[in-house]
Amino acid sequence: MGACGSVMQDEALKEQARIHRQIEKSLEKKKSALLEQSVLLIGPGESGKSTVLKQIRAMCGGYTKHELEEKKLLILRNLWTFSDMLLEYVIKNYLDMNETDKKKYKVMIEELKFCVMSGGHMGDELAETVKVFWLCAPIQEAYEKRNTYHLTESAGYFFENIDRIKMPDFQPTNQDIVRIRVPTTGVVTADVILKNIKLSVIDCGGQRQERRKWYHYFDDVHAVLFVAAISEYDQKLVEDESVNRMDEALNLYHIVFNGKYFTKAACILFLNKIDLFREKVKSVSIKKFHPGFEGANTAEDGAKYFRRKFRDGMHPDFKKRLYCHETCAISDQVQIIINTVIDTVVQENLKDTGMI
Ligand SMILES: Nc1nc2c(ncn2[C@@H]2O[C@H](COP(=O)(O)OP(=O)(O)OP(=O)(O)O)[C@@H](O)[C@H]2O)c(=O)[nH]1
Ligand SMILES: [Mg+2]
Repeated sequence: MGACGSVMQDEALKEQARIHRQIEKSLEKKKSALLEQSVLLIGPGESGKSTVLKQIRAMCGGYTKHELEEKKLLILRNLWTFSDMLLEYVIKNYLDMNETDKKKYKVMIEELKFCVMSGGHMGDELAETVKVFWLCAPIQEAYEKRNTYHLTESAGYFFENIDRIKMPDFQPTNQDIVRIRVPTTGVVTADVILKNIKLSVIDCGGQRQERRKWYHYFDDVHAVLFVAAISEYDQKLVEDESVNRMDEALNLYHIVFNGKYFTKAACILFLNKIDLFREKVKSVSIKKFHPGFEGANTAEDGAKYFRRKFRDGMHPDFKKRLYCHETCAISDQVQIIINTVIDTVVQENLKDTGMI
């Protein structure tokens, strides 16, 4: 080939490279415009939706100083309400506590309330009383029965950490924050940047009176994450004492995934509180509360059974699109699963738009 031919080939190659760069650039542009993803968190009350959101916040750098101060107060508020619930159970059920102690602990609860109201800290004297209260036999007995009157699992964690919480310079850790219990009312939206994605997480209140607000978000989200607490198979709803929490979760799930809504969104199911489930199956029969269960009373057989129950009643279009994970939302390990979920959501949406 002569000099002229080789110059022409160089030019052609340069042009090809330029076009390639242009395509890459426009693809990148399209992709980054796409990488605004929204995830809707739904499921029954107390299943762990807000805890998942807290883990996402932790993955994005955590909290401001002001937010940490707010969390500190929420921890004190939790200690106040948990103490109140425990003492009320003791009194209502005539557990063995003398009148002097009852009076002393009523004063303690008032002092905790005052701490919350005045934004202060506990101090040594109050903290010591709370410790004695927590360790006394009738309160321990009331804690054992916690599932019967909706005392949240996290109560024990905060009482056991009083020595740290009482300090004036106490800084809540991520583990403290994920244990806080505040029922969500309405809808809380958090916009975060995670893995180069603008993620809008919509956290809905899960109790019955909150659910009508969910519907407004059904059309527009890229993914829906349904959180069900697998450990609650023996518990009753806070809103209706005649309904089993697992039955409520299954009903709700099948209403949501009936084929009408979320026709394009990625569908994810978290069978959450797997840590509590593993402990509970050692002493609480699954069959007693779910007569259809025929397996051994183990975490493995139980989880397989409930996983199938969620899948079985689902509209066929959704079955093949469902991603199911067993999770413990209070463990930082869940952040690995959240990462996988986000990758899945992005992949699904890029596939839908023909980008990959
Ligand atoms: N042990 C354990 N506790 C959990 C887990 N996930 C959440 N929790 C605790 O369960 C309680 C309820 O969690 P939330 O995240 O507030 O529940 P929610 O689904 O947002 O509840 P609503 O806002 O009422 O709908 C909190 O005290 C959490 O610390 C888990 O996997 N294991
Ligand atoms: Mg919530």
